[in-house]
Amino acid sequence: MDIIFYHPTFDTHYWLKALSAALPGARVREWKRGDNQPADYALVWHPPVEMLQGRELKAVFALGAGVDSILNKLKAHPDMLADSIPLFRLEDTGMGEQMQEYAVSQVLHWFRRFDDYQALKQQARWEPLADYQREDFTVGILGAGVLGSKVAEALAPWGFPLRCWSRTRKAYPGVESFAGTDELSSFLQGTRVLINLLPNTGETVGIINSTLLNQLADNSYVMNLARGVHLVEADLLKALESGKLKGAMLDVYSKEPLPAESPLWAHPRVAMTPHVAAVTRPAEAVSYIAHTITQLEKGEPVTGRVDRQRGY
Ligand SMILES: NC(=O)C1=CN([C@@H]2O[C@H](COP(=O)(O)OP(=O)(O)OC[C@H]3O[C@@H](n4cnc5c(N)ncnc54)[C@H](O)[C@@H]3O)[C@@H](O)[C@H]2O)C=CC1
Ligand SMILES: O=C(O)C(=O)CO
Repeated sequence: MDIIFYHPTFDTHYWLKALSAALPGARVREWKRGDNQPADYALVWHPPVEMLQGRELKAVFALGAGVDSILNKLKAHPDMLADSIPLFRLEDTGMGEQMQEYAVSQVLHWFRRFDDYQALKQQARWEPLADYQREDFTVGILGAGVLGSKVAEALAPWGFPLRCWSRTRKAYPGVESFAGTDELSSFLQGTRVLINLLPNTGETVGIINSTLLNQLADNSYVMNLARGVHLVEADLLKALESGKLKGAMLDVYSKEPLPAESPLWAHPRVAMTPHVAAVTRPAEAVSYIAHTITQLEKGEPVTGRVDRQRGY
């Protein structure tokens, strides 16, 4: 079996060695321009079109959870990957735990009013504030898939009212489930902390806009952990100015790296990280991909296949 690998920033040497160890007998090579030799599987992130074009592969694996960049490239170059070639993505592989750490720590940060105390500290003011109550701190998760469900699971023991919104109804313990466009407004009403973990698709681009934000509880908070295109940044700034929103924690942006002139940088109530909420953990990802390839070779059922029509 031949496997080609391409990632613009990962430690390719590590991946080739780890994949070879996990799949004894497989010949794993780094794909370089001009390499037209046959391959069975391709492991990619932001692949050049020529890497995949015209190849008869058994499957392609995205080296992350989101496949928006590959699917967008496919729209521009429909012949990059034949419809018959399955595309897989990473399911969790350690990203769930990272999202849990990120979301829980930030919800607690807001709930314990550390943002307010930080602002008071800067004015050298000693001023105990009224506690927030859990019942006024409903956390709503947009997108209740692999990562959204992990975040809900980690928040559950903290006792905040929890709800999620997804395409189909979920039955997660202790989480109120809302499904489909018809139930989005009910999901938003009363939500105090909104956490976004949707995939980037034609239906979700720009979903966090003024119309959505104005339906949240007053003094609410937004955490965008999914993709920058979900959030209309100008609308977020308006909601912060109007007082509808108290704060935002952003990991992803409409343009990355975020340009120096973005007003988000200097906003006192916007906290930011540079698209690091959950990164691909190489060891977990290698073992997940090796397992999936082994199952595919045996003709056994696998998970993680992307529905190209649906867009995730
Ligand atoms: N900031 C970061 O570091 C990272 C961000 N991500 C982002 O997180 C996203 C989510 O990842 P997973 O949980 O693994 O995806 P997933 O496919 O398991 O879950 C997606 C969820 O969104 C829901 N959904 C999709 N379209 C919808 C629609 N139109 N209306 C209502 N619900 C809809 C689905 O029903 C599902 O519950 C990825 O697509 C990626 O963009 C992933 C990893 C790291
Ligand atoms: O896996 C993904 O989709 C990511 O965004 C990684 O940072």
